[in-house]
Amino acid sequence: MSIRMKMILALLFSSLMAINLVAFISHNLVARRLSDELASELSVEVESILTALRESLLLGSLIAALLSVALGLLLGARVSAKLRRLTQAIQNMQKGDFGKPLQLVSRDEVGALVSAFNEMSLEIAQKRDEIQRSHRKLEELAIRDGLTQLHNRRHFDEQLSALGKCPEHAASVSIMIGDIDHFKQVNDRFSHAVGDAVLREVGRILASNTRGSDLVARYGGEEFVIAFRDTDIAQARLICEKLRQRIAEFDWESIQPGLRITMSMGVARQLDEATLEHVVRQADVQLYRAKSQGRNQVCVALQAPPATQ
Ligand SMILES: Nc1nc2c(ncn2[C@@H]2O[C@H](COP(=O)(O)OP(=O)(O)OP(=O)(O)O)[C@@H](O)[C@H]2O)c(=O)[nH]1
Repeated sequence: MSIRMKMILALLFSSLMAINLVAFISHNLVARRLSDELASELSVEVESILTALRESLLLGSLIAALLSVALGLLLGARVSAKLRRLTQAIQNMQKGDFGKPLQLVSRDEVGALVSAFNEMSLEIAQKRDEIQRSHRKLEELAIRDGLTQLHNRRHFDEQLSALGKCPEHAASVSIMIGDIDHFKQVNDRFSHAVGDAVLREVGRILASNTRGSDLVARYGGEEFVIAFRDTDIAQARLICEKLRQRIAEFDWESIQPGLRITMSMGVARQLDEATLEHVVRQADVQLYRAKSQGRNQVCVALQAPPATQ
């Protein structure tokens, strides 16, 4: 039943009570006047009928009053209980608790309000999920290099500075910077598209031959960088030798007949109180040493045992 119908019902009872009350008062006045003026002529029988009429009107008024109050209280309590639950659900939604339908069956306007609220809450939850998904996607795009899908330099630098804030972790990090040899010639001799395919493949080789805990990133054009966690310089040299070989031995002809790719690498690790940014610069110095010594080789900044091949 709609709230309007319930209100009409309550008003009907109230009017019934009012009519009864008016009838009771009128009857009382008339009866008093009659008994005053015709006291001697009124028979006992008529007087008792008048008294019974007066009592029944009084009783009717009382019953109608009680019913009106009871009905008003009942309807009010039921509607306000439903509205309280709806208000609570709206407050929960304000705190971010979306998408949970309010289980409240009501055939009146409150029911219509609840189903509109449930639809709205579900829609907001879906929109929020969509926004969160695109937000995550944007965050991922912001830290990735579009060509190789490796992390980009900005993300690498941020991660490195975070690592540097924890001295015992920073002390066990080794860093490698690698640069593809004569890459300009690849672009010039074959095409930019072949150059891009080479960059993608080199990125894949580096990522698939390192641990998930290592930070692998494209540092610039044809430059790549890796921060090896929990790795001393000797281990880093061994890993880089393996990476260098994997690149040199890859079947580049499958990309372009006549294509050959090698990479020079410089490796360094933290010494004394040096920052990790300083270690990157040290690795870069070693990279240029590798280039100047003939390319396709790994040079390290510290005395370290030669790689066993
Ligand atoms: N295809 C392609 N080429 C790029 C990209 N970024 C940088 N390059 C090219 O990489 C080349 C780098 O050339 P150089 O810095 O001269 O180095 P190099 O030819 O590799 O010579 P060395 O490092 O001395 O062995 C330039 O020709 C850049 O245009 C890229 O995203 N795609």
